[in-house]
Amino acid sequence: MDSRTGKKIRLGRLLDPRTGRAVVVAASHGVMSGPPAGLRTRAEIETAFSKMGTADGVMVSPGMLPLLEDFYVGRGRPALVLHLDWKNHGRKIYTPGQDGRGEGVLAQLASLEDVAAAGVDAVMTYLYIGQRNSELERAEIERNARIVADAAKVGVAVIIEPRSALEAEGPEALSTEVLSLYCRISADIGADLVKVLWNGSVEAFAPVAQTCYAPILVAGGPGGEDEKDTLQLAADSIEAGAAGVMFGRRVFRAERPEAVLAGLRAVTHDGVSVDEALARL
Ligand SMILES: O=C(CO)COP(=O)(O)O
Repeated sequence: MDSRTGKKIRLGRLLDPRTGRAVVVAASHGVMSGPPAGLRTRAEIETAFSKMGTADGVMVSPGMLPLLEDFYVGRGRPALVLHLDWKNHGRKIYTPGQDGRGEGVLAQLASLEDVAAAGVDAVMTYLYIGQRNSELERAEIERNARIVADAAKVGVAVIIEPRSALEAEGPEALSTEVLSLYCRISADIGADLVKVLWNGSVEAFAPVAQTCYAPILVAGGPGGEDEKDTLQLAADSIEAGAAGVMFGRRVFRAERPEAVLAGLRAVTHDGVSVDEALARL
């Protein structure tokens, strides 16, 4: 027996084997930013999750898992994705001589052995790079490489989300060149999937997807009010070569989360146009 079998089975629960694509919902925002609108209370969490059953995967924090075990149980239920790390939430920009808050100081919240025992299919970890403090950058590369190695031993898939520590300094943090570099580093460290921010257009994103041999999931960002906008982002992501989306606020803050998920599935898995998907809703 081999842990590669475990990883293959778990990845197959996340990326639909028919299409190689996935619609994943992220619902773990609280661990970094406090109670998020739409998931503030236990009741809100339960209501939100009652509408997410058609996602290919749903991401939670370790503490949410005991509340939501039953959500993941049963045939055809969403894959269990665990947000593996906490990140400090402070100043966005490192100031030389200060402590680098906001620049990528992260803590791993669980061992991979415990993660596997809890039934997790994939973990998501951030990879903060681009720091002026190269020791922080080295720590992040080593941390992610260790997570990849630990996850391989227990057959759990790894999603790495590379983030620029210098995001707050300007738009170049999302340039095609920077995102291509970061996504490729993530794949080369050994990510099974790479999750990344959208950089604005199919033209700007396509080279990122082309040069990252690990499948890419595009993150959503703020939003949720405009269903068409959410479906268009998914359609553009697929057109640019992504393997799917990992949207949070755009789903759990939507007025009709189930309809939005149905639309995302149609666009992502079935290649349906945005207008057609909207008409079907
Ligand atoms: O995965 C995510 C956060 O970890 C994506 O969430 P948003 O779509 O709300 O940005």
